[in-house]
Amino acid sequence: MVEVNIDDRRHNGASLIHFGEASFYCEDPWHPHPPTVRAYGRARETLAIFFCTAMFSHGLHQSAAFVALRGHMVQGDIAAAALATLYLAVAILYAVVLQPEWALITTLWHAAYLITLTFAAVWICFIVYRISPLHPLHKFPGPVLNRVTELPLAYTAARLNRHLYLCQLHDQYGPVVRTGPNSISINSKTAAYTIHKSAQCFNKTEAYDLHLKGEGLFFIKERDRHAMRRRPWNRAMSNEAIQEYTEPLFRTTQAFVDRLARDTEAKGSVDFVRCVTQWAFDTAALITFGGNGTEMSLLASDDPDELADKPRISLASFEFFSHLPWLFHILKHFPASVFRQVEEFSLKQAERRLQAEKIQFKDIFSYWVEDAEQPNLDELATDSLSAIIAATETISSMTSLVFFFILSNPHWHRALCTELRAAFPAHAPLTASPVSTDALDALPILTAVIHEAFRLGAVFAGLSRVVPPGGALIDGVLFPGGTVVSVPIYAQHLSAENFGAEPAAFNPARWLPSAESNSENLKADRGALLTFGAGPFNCVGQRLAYKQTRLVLACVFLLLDVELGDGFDKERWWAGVGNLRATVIREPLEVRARRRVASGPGVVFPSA
Ligand code: HEM
Repeated sequence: MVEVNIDDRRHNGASLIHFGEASFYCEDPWHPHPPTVRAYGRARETLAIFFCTAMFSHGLHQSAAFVALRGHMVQGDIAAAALATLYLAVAILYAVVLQPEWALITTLWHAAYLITLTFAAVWICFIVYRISPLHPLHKFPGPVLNRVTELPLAYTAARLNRHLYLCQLHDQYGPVVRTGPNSISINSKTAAYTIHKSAQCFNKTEAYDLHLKGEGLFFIKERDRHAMRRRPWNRAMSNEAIQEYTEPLFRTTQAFVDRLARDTEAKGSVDFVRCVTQWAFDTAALITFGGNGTEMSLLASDDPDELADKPRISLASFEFFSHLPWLFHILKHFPASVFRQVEEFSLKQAERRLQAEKIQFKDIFSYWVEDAEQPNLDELATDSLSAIIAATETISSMTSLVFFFILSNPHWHRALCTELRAAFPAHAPLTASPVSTDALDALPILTAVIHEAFRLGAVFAGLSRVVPPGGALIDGVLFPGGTVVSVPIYAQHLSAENFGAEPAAFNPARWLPSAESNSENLKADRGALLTFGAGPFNCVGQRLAYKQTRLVLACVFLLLDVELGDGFDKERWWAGVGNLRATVIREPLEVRARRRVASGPGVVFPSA
């Protein structure tokens, strides 16, 4: 073992240090201030040695982390934060507890100086490595800043326009762009197949791992474990299961139609986005927990606690912090964190539902409990959280967008109303029976407007996946293992290759099985539609989402005459639509909804 001695004698502001046989002078960086230096003599040198050793091991750790993770900073950042805290703790302990006579401020100042040096040195290494040809992703084009840091992605995510930023990057750099130190965006339909749908499709990234108490479907990253967990969910979202949800769905939809008409009568117009979010929340809570003592009606109370907006905020913060996951793990524990509030809400509801003796119908929760040998409350709470967030945020934003597109396009508005009113006249109304609701699935214009709005309204950036160890070929190019890859969904939906010469136009005709829709201008490549993701991790609630959207469109247009409010500015509204995984609609969608009196009810709701 090497013996380390510090010679206390001063040599003009420097100290003599013996490392075993070797001796050398340690220059005093604060010279010429010998009085201060003398004030805490040996303490400073000891700290200096501690820091040098720590810096060295920290440097080693960081280098190992970033070589192993190919420049991915997640674990390195956590290690750096932990070490910085440790440095400070030791400095304070030394100065305050062990040697209280030494000046705390000076010691802290020295500590801060050395920490800054450490980080500067480590970061300079990172930056040089990330832009150097040694980096495994060097050959992929992309802005220099993006090669160094995730900040441009985080910044555009915070401004809610990351989907547009990715379109811009692809226009400038081509189909493959390095968007971050370790992330690549690939704008290609065949890449979506390899990454999401093929037999060797990739796992989810670390960003999905929220370290929640219980494991839940959405947060499982590995395909095999995920497949096991998905089974009860698949059963809960089968055709037969959804038929059980039809009656509750009619009930919440009736409350929604009433609310639109009532508010229009009272105030002249109504904010569609606000009401539809409350409807989506009420429906999600009812279908998930069976309505036994757990139901609530935000539509009736107008949601004084703004509960319906919390799933959106949770999802948005989850996404923003996917660029800084370590910070998310700290912030999510704060009581004011919306994520924690939704987590607590789900836990409370899961607990109540588990204790419920009778339920009104076979809800989603029943399938989870059936599947488990011993129900685990934490896992049930996490799946409840996923169900509430997934079925509120997406349905509410997508339904708002469908209505926006229909109401802004008089031709399709008329065509849809005509189709619905012909299919469900007063003498053969829409009812909560399977035959009646299945008839909705067969209406071509209804399906076409939904597909088209889901295409244009899915302003999603991409669903990140990680290349397996050993690397993978995507579109004939080898990507190193550990690289985070994603397909930019909005760019795919606006690609002329997939959707013809006018991909940005709202034209449901492209989805109709008519001769017109076969023209090149009106192309609709179903395989390129990624609104619900794709492959084994795709949206398990897709069937329910279509059912719900068809039903709400049918009920609203059969029972109400709806139009946009006076002075509604379509361009401004559309410009206010942003995305941070959750779709954020910044402007109200003011509509006037009046009850139709002309031809009697085209819908008969179940009696209460
Ligand atoms: C229009 C409405 C909807 C859209 C656009 C949508 C979209 C998506 C997308 C893109 C994913 C994949 C996310 C990822 O890989 O990171 C997903 C997953 C999921 N969605 Fe939906 N969703 C909708 C409605 C619903 C509904 C009604 C439910 C019902 C509970 C639901 C439950 C889920 C769940 C549990 C997952 C995770 C699936 C898994 O990991 O296996 N979604 N959704």
